[in-house]
Amino acid sequence: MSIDVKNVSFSYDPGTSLERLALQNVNLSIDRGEFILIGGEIGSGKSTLIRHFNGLLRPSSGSVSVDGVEAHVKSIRKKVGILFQFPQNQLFARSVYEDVAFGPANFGEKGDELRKRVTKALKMVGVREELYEHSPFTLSGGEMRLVAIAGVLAIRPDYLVLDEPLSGLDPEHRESLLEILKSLHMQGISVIVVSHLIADLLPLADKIILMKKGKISFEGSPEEYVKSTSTPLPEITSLMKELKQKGFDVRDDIFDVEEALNEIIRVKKERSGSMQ
Ligand SMILES: Nc1ncnc2c1ncn2[C@@H]1O[C@H](COP(=O)(O)OP(=O)(O)OP(=O)(O)O)[C@@H](O)[C@H]1O
Repeated sequence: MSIDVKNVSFSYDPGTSLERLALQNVNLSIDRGEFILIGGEIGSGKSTLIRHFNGLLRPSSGSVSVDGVEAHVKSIRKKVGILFQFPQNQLFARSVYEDVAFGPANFGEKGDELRKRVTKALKMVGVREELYEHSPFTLSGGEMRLVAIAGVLAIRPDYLVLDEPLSGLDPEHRESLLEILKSLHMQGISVIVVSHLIADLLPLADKIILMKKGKISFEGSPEEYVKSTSTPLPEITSLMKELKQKGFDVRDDIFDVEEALNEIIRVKKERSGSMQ
């Protein structure tokens, strides 16, 4: 079970003077259950790539399939849920509840099953019950994003794709969204996140993909990412590398703040032990 991107190229406005090649011979396989982080420069093709995962865009050449079925088949929208970059634009209904119900209702759910899906999705993202009947447009930016995520989750996708879900969130909402993504991943859902905030997401990821000018410029595990000399490093990894250069015997392949702290404490203890 996987999303398979084979030799995909894509151009916007083909055959016109505005033609722009946004993806070039991209090959990629995302297994069911993986947490994938997609990074890269502005305009490198990240959003274009993920729009191929549920057939919103069709490749100019090459193919995309989901669990063996071509991605543009309509039923794939149920398997691959996408949260776009400005999720508040995905909200439209009179109430939070109706907004979240729209997707599953559209796929034929009704009655008790529909109610169950909506309340479960809203609970998963931590939206308080008293907000269910509120207009989504009266919510804060962070709450709007959670409602939009609930709307995608209520469809019960096997693959959840989020485009820059952390940007513009305050630290508290950011932290709680990271926890939500972690728990969805633990429940077996594939989580595919496009983000420039690599450092925040690195500890959750199984695989990192970097895009550059419509091509994949790096693909590997978080460990390979921090060891590579061609990738931008999280601040905490840079700090560990600097400590190592200054002669401290610390590991410099760490990207998790807590782990780095434990490593520094370990080295500090060893040093004070050897000085006694
Ligand atoms: N609707 C569109 N029409 C024409 N060109 C587009 C369209 N959307 C994107 N492009 C162009 O395609 C290329 C890839 O854009 P894309 O949005 O996929 O990149 P991105 O890596 O997601 O960028 P960002 O970080 O800004 O979201 C860019 O050159 C962009 O200008």
